[in-house]
Amino acid sequence: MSVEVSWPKYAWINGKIVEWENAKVHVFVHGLHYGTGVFEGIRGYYDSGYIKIFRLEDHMKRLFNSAKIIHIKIPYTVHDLVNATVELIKANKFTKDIYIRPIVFRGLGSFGLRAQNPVDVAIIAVEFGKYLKKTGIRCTISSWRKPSADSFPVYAKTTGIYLLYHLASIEAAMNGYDEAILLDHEGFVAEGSGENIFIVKNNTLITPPTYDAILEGITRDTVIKVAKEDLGLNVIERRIRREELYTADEAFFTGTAAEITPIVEVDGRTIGNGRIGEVTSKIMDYYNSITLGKIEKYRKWVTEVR
Ligand SMILES: CCC[C@H](NCc1c(COP(=O)(O)O)cnc(C)c1O)C(=O)O
Repeated sequence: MSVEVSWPKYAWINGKIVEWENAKVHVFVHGLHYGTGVFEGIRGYYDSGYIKIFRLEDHMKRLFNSAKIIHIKIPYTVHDLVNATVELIKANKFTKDIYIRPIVFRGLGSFGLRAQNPVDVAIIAVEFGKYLKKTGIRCTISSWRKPSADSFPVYAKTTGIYLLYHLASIEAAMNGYDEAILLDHEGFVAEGSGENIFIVKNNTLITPPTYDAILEGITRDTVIKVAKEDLGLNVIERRIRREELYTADEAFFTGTAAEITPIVEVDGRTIGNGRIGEVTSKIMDYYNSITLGKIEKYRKWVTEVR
């Protein structure tokens, strides 16, 4: 789905907060040509007069892990980037929900494929509402497959792999669907083009395991934890066959942008009764409360920017 954004006043790049229009790099940066970069997607919710960022430190830690996997050493610490994000959000004085995009990529230097050029680091935050319809979406199995974890980095959130998700997402839209679901190289369900996936069967949550070709999602982690500890739900991490999607009682995506998005149809098969299921609805409500810091035990996940 296309996403409308309005640009803010400031961005952060290589250690400085700069005017939005000055947050630029040269067209010859290595990362633009070869996908040699990593990034994160983080949400900030505008509530009670200030922004509440959800699991900021966890996202930044994943950014550093992603960078390490592709030989990039980020010239800052996790806390440098956490603090830079807070300062950037303060400077922009947001009064709506936002989406924060830290990105790290090989910059200007040699254009040789193996060149380990100096690294550029930027943090962008823009106003951002809902990503997918919360009333339930129609999905289709993509003709594109997730690469096996031994043929391409799948744990690292690299810029380069998002060409695959770009193609899968366009293909779904061209065929009249809201989102794509990708299978892995063996035909098991992997994830959406920008989300992890769960099905509900007899009040049990089932989701692909992290040792398979999926991004280890932070929203996925949140849902598994609260489902077990707070909502009294069983959670099984195992492979899901394609047909199980069709016969699931409920299904939903999880992701920073997607949050908890109900899936009501897959390849023309109605999921459950075609409406948001009871378990999905309970998880949506609870997730919303957690992100706003309203559940005491999870307030540690919320960074308030006052
Ligand atoms: C364009 C990328 C958008 C990005 N997608 C996040 C994402 C997820 C969910 O991970 P998390 O719960 O940690 O967000 C799973 N799988 C993929 C391929 C993703 O791109 C997001 O910000 O939601």
